[in-house]
Amino acid sequence: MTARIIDGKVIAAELRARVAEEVARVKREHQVTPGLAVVLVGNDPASEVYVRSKHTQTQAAGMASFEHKLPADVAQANLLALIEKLNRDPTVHGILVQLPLPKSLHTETIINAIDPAKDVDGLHPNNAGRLAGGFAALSPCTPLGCIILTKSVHASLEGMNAIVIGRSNLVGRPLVQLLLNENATVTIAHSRSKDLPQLCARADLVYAAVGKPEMVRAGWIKPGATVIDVGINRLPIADGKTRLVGDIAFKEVSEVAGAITPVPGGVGQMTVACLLVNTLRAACALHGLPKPAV
Ligand SMILES: Nc1nc(=O)c2c([nH]1)NC[C@@H]1CN(c3ccc(C(=O)N[C@@H](CCC(=O)O)C(=O)O)cc3)C=[N+]21
Repeated sequence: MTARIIDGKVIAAELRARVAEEVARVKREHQVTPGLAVVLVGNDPASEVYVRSKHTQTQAAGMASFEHKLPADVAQANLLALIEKLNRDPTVHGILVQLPLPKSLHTETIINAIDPAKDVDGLHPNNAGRLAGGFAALSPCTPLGCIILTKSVHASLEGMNAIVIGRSNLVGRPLVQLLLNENATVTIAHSRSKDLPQLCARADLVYAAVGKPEMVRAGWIKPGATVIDVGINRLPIADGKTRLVGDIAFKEVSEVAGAITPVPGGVGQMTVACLLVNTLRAACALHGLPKPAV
């Protein structure tokens, strides 16, 4: 069998187009322009690429984009002061602080300072707790993207066996909660799990979010399963260049799986599109408008 390729580029473009329509409507009917502020500390080249693409796509959707670049040695008090300013700024509806932060900064303190109503990353404990409790919340973008990609294959996830490999705050844990909300049966696996290949073999839905290049092998996968690759690993190739690979051994797994996401062109594309969705939702909520259609 050869797996169907789940095209994140196409699905993300469709989602962005729907966001752009809703942004145009909210501007026209309510004179509100959703605005996203992205804070980048330091100059990690990979982070700069993501921030650039967030900026371009935010503007393309008709939203306001505010970029704040701070030096790697910024004092924590200054970063907190910027977040306070963005919390109070009525033109800003979403705040994203690009992670990871330099070691000199205390990530938890920084995230906790973001107004939960503007926390479009869904990382504030208020949102994480609401999601875990099954209440309405701003949810992290990458997990939201994973669910949308899965639903492009399966209309309903009810009763399906899902395995999430990885338990990070940014991806694994919130993805588990979203899958539970879809009535899937969820196994949470991680670096200390025993018999990972056997755990995977039962799964109809496999999510790999560990950051280990091509860790998940063909022999682990139930024939016909849907496989979603959240990994973004840069492997060095010739003359200082790098190649992007996921956490799934794509070539061999695509011969067993029913459907699979590529890297690049899969989950990464959805992450930025879902950030736009969250910014639109936050803007509507902050202005007391009805929930948008996306
Ligand atoms: N507070 C915070 N929130 C995040 O959501 C967040 C973050 N920090 N730090 C870094 C990670 C990573 N991330 C990606 C976004 C887009 C692509 C993406 O568009 N990837 C393209 C390819 C990009 C390339 O070629 O490098 C693709 O997969 O097709 C990937 C990864 C968001 N993250």
